[in-house]
Amino acid sequence: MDKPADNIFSHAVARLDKAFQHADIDQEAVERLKHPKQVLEVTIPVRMDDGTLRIFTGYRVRHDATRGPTKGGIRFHPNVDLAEVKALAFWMTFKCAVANLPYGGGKGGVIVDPKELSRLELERLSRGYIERLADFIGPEVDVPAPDVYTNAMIMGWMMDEYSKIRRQHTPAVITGKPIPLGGSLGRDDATGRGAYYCIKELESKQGWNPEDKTVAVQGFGNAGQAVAKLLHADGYNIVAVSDSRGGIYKKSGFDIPSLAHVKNESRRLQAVYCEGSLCETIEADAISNEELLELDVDILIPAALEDQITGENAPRIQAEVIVEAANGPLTGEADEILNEKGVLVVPDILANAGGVTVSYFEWTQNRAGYYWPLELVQQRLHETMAREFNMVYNLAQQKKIDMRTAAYVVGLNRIGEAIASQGTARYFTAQED
Ligand SMILES: NC(=O)C1=CN([C@@H]2O[C@H](COP(=O)(O)OP(=O)(O)OC[C@H]3O[C@@H](n4cnc5c(N)ncnc54)[C@H](O)[C@@H]3O)[C@@H](O)[C@H]2O)C=CC1
Ligand SMILES: O=C(O)CCC(=O)C(=O)O
Repeated sequence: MDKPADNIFSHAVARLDKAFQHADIDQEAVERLKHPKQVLEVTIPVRMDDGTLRIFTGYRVRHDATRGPTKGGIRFHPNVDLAEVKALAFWMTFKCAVANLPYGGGKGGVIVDPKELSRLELERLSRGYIERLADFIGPEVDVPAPDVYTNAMIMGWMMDEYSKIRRQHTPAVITGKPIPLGGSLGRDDATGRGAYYCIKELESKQGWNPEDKTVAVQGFGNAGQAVAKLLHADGYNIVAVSDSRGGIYKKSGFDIPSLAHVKNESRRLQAVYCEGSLCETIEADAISNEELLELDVDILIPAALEDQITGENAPRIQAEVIVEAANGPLTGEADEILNEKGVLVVPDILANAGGVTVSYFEWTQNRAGYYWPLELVQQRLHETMAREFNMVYNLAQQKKIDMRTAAYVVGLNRIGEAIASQGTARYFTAQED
C-alpha cells in the first residue's frame, strides 16, 4: 500500500518513467526533470494584532525553466511542506508544456491556516512572503499566482509589495490579480472553466446527454464552484458537493448558484435553494468527503487537495470518468487500479490547465499594456483546452495508453524539443537563465 504523504514528490516524478517509454526525449533530460532547479525556504516574521510576533515558514520552488519563466501558484495551508511544493512545481512544468505555454513550472507555499488570521495579519504575511522572495521572482524569472486559500486580494497585495521593493509598477510579476490592478477578465473562473471545456469535448465524443449524467464535486472553492456552475447550467445533475468540513448529497441534484451564493456569503456549505437573495434550507443527506468519492455517479471531479484517491479506496470508486480539477488527487497506486477498472481519468496537468492558461493571457496583457474583453479570453481559453485535450486524447487512443501517460508524453516531447533547440550542453551545465 502506498503512503502518499511521506513522499509526494518522488511519487509524482515516478510517473515520468512510464511516459518516457513513449516519448522522444533524452533519458538524461528525464533524470534531470526528476529534480527541481531551485528551492528557496524562507522565514517570515509577522506582527500579530495582539502585539506578539509569529514566525511563519514558506517555500518557493522553481522546477524547470527550459520553456520560459517558471509559473505557478502560492498555497496558504497548514499542511504545506517542501515535498508538496516540489511536487506542485513539477506538475506545473508539465501542465505548462501540455497547454503549450512559454513557461516552466514553479510553486510556492506558506505553512499557515489563513482562516485563523485577521485581514491585516494576512496582508502582513503576504507582503512579508514577497519581501523574502523578491530576488527569486520577476516577470521574466518566476511568476506566482493563486492556489488553495489564496485569492485575487492576496495577489494584489503581493504585486504591490513587489512593485514597492522594485520602485516600479510591475503587474506582470504575478497573475490572478484584482481587475483594477491589471488582472485579466476571466481569470477568476478559468480553472473550473478549463475542466468544463474538457468535459464538453468528452460529451461530444461520447454522445452524452447532460441531463442523464450525475456529477460529484469534492471541494467547493475557486475550481470546484466554477466547474459545477457551468455543468449545472448545461443541465448536468450535480448530486454531491463538499468542502473541508464535509459534503451534502441530493439524488435529484442541487441548484449550484444557490449553494455557491450561500457558501461565499457565510463561508459554510449548506443545502439551500435561493430565489434572488431569499434562501431556504432544503432536504439533503450529510456525507463525508470519503463517501462523496465513492458515490455511484457518472463523473467525479476532485477539486480540493492531493492524495484523495489511494490504493485503499480506489477499488470502491464507482464513477466512470474522473476529471482532476485538483492537483494530484490520485496516487500512482490509485491510477493503476482505476486504469484496470476502465475508469477514464482526465489528468490534472490537462484538466486544470485553464487557470494557468488565463494567467498567461494576463501576463501578456500586462506586458503589452493592452487589455482584452472577456469574450476573447474565453474564446482563446476554449481553443487552447479543446486543442490540447484532443492532442492528449488522440495520442492515448493511438498508443493505447491512459490519458495521464499521454499527457506526460506530450509534455516530455515539448520540453525535449526545447532542450534540443537550446543545445544539450547548455541544459546540462546549469546555465539556462
Ligand atoms: N486556483 C487555481 O487557479 C487553481 C487551482 N488548482 C487546484 O485546484 C484545487 C483547489 O484549489 P482552489 O479551488 O483554488 O482552492 P480554494 O482555496 O479556492 O478552495 C479549496 C476548496 O477545497 C475545500 N477543501 C479543503 N480541504 C478539503 C478536504 N480535505 N476535503 C474536501 N474539500 C476540502 C475547501 O473547503 C475549499 O472549498 C487545488 O488542488 C489547487 O492546486 C489547479 C489549478 C489552478
Ligand atoms: O495561474 C497560474 O499561474 C498557476 C495556477 C496553479 O498554481 C496551478 O495550475 O496549479
